[in-house]
Amino acid sequence: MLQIKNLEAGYGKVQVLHGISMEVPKGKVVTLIGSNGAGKTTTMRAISGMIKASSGEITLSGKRIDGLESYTIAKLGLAHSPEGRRVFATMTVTDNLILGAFPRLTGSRPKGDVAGDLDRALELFPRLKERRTQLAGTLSGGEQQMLAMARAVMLNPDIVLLDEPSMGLAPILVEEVFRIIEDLKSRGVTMLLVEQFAAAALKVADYGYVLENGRISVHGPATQLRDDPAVKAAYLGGGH
Ligand SMILES: Nc1ncnc2c1ncn2[C@@H]1O[C@H](COP(=O)(O)OP(=O)(O)OP(=O)(O)O)[C@@H](O)[C@H]1O
Repeated sequence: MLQIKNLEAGYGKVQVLHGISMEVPKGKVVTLIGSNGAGKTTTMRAISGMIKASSGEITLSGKRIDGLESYTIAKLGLAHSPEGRRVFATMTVTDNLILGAFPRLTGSRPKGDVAGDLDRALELFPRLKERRTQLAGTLSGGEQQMLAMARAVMLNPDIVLLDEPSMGLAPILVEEVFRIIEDLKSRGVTMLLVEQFAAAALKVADYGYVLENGRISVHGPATQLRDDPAVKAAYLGGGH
């Protein structure tokens, strides 16, 4: 579904990604593992068009998307849930979710059924359903993050990029986020997941890629990476 070939990208003169290649097959969950600054977020940004690749090729369902605007890439069915909590504090949970369906109202996605999208999102995120009339700014930090994730999946995207959905969450919410990822997976949503909890990510994922200093050092089926001594030592130790 998503294919990346020899991707190079960075910021100004600083090159962060030095020719990475990876694949996210339809209906599968792929996780990208790496230490701080390895280039995981940069990879997500390049895929979603937030930054331009300086070289290489990215294709989504056979169509080349590198060089396209984020807006056009989103129209092609790719949703990006970036790092951090991006919610509208003075709007309710429901209204924040409806904003996720905005492309239907502007015509950049097929019209569809916004009420249906909302119901589905609330079913998927029971914690948000209970708080649907609450102002987003009054949610806990973790709940706000969940709301940002829920908004990203509002329009039933073909593929979702999830960048550290559990960042800064209390353990109970981390578990909830992973349950939601499992749930999305069982509904056939293709996902590329970046997570600090590499062991948990490798449990939900089908495949994994390890990124070191902007290069893929190891990749393979998630079960294989979980047993890889080097991966274990570097990323799966110490209570993760
Ligand atoms: N907007 C930016 N301008 C300049 N340099 C940046 C920018 N964003 C990130 N970088 C640099 O690019 C490198 C890779 O950053 P990136 O955020 O992709 O890493 P990461 O693997 O996601 O790390 P983390 O796990 O800490 O989030 C880092 O050295 C970072 O300082």
